[in-house]
Amino acid sequence: MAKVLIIDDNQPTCEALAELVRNIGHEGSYALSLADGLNRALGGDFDVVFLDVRMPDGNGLDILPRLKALPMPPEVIIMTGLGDPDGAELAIRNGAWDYLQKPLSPKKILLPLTRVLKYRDNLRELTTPPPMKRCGIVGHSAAIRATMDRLAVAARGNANVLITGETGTGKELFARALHENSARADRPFVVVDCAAIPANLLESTLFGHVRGAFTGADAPRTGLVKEADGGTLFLDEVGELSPDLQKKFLRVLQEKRFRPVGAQHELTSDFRLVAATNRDLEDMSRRGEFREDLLYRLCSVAIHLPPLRERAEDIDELAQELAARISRKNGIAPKTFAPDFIDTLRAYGWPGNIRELSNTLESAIVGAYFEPELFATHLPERIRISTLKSAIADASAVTPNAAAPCPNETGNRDGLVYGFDTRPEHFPEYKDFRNDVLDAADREYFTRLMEAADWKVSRACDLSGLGKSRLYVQLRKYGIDR
Ligand SMILES: Nc1ncnc2c1ncn2[C@@H]1O[C@H](COP(=O)(O)OP(=O)(O)OP(=O)(O)O)[C@@H](O)[C@H]1O
Repeated sequence: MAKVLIIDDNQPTCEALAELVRNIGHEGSYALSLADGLNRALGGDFDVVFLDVRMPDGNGLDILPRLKALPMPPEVIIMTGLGDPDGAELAIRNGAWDYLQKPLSPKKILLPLTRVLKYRDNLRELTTPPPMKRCGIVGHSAAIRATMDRLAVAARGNANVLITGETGTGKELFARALHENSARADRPFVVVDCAAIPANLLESTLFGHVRGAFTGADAPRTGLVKEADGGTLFLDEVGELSPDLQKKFLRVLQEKRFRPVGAQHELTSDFRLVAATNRDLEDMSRRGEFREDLLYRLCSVAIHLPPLRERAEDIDELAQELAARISRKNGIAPKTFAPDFIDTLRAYGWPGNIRELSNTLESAIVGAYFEPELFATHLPERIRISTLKSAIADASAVTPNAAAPCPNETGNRDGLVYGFDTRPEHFPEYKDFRNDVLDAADREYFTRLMEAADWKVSRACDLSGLGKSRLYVQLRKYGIDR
């Protein structure tokens, strides 16, 4: 019997859903607030959580990462009354199982519920898997843990896998980890970079050729598809395959047979395919640039790697681990990070993801050579400028005059960065944050005004353009006196 929790502020909806769950033989309970729901979920060992987005005490999507970070995370089905494609995307990327739009009917609920329960059953049936070898993958954010879980499940099967993600997110690293954790681990892992091999050589590189098949084919060559026999073929940048090769490759996937260029006979190869791309293959397929039938073959299992900016909580761990690896590789003593160095790493958007982070660390470490500590000044100018610009843009969104130095809430006068506790349980509401920042800015303004006016009220009125009574109100409000 599975345990299902419903978190929704509408009691009749909760009761109807719980009833539905009980009718199909499972245990259904509900919570009418986000806080109560989270408490129950944290202590309740649930298989499935139905989670409403708009709750009186917050947004349901905000607790999704905490649910998915549980040691035995439940599957989460998001429910919402508002059509919000971005919210749906965010939910799925944070590990939600499905996203349902209200109004809900029993049929609309039962379909995903039955599927998710079947999936949980399958998971339970599997004997405890051997611990997943990480193969160098760093990071423990909820997004990475959800990805590792998918990887572990995929590694146990033999289905084709499509790994998507922006450049530098680790597609090849994850593909290797999939292979290393699979039953094919002691057979070859063969990489084909479809973007790096000239189009006219790709066919013979993949399928091989016989001697004399074309000008320059002085000797026969075994193709990479054959080399991957018994192992895994990793087709990187699969979106770059020409229409002709897409057609040929589809046949290979269907029949596991192929003909080397110029050969009379076909060969066979038992390989498992893992493909990767940073392109949107569905969009390419809609535009007629990628065969739909091949796309469906490729993505029996789809694994999406989140960009680094969506899992910034991994940056510290990644930076420490990558820096240690780089120092070892270059024979340089390990270096420590000054606060401004790590703050800049955290604040930057990393469009080139982990590859960019790694390259940046390498140039900082090598550049600092004998210096024991890395400061922001060791980072490239473009990164420092970019983080500074975003800080200024953020500050001007909340202060009337962001160009002027303002105190942060801890009273520093270095301006621009407002220190506050970013842990989810302490994260301030926007209204409170804004009031604090504006109060701090006002206090700073009137203190400096009085200093500049040498504590003469009429001079302060001239400088500020305020009348005496308004000025006195402010001085009293902030307790400013000589
Ligand atoms: N989670 C991670 N932990 C440690 N290193 C990582 C991680 N993700 C990526 N890397 C490192 O970042 C670099 C880029 O990774 P990789 O080549 O796998 O990315 P990719 O997504 O295949 O990039 P591209 O699309 O440009 O081919 C590699 O050096 C890889 O080892």
